Amino acid sequence: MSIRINPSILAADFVNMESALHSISSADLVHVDVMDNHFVPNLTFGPGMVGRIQDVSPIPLDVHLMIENPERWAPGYAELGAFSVTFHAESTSDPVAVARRLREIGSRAGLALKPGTDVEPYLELLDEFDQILVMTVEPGFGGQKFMHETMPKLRLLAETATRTGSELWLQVDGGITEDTIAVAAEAGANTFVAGSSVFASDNPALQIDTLRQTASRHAHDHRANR
Ligand SMILES: O=C(CO)[C@@H](O)[C@H](O)COP(=O)(O)O
Repeated sequence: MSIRINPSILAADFVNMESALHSISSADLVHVDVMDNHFVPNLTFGPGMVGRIQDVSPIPLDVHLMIENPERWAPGYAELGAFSVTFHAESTSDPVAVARRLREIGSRAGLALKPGTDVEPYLELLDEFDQILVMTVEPGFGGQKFMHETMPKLRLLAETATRTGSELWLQVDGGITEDTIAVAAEAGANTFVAGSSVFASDNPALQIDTLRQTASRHAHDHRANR
């Protein structure tokens, strides 16, 4: 089974973004949090900054849109060349249309679920997405505590993906540390977003390696197709 570690640059020094990006070049993807101060009570940056990150990053971009109206804005991030663009289920009435547009442009399409959002309505639609992001904190801020109560949702997704032979990536985001990555890997996650635990470390590359090894030890072999 492939394990992916995606550091979140929300925890990086925004003024030294290029060197922060180079410090995580051994990761799989760089997780880029776009917040609009409407969908979440915090503000980061928009397409201009993400375009510059795309220009200088040694690894591809995993864009996470915590914004309203993804119909309007999400395609632009795919057009910038993002490897994956994830938008929130709670922010649109037609997630399938947004995902189809992203795939048409050439990005992987991701659907994110807040901790309180049920996954059941989306289980029939999993083929429309390349990844599902199970938020393990309330979206908006880094440095929060991992919510263990989100694990049943992840387990249900992992069981469904295994049963249907789906190649869906299952991503978790929020409070991922050496301890919680083991819990999420055991529940079926294969893609891990980590902000503070990577960027607060003196040696981000070593921390990425430690997280990867810990997740690999706890991942389930029967999910080898993902
Ligand atoms: O999307 C978000 C927060 O909304 C995350 O990507 C955080 O940036 C994760 O940070 P840590 O919890 O790992 O510090």
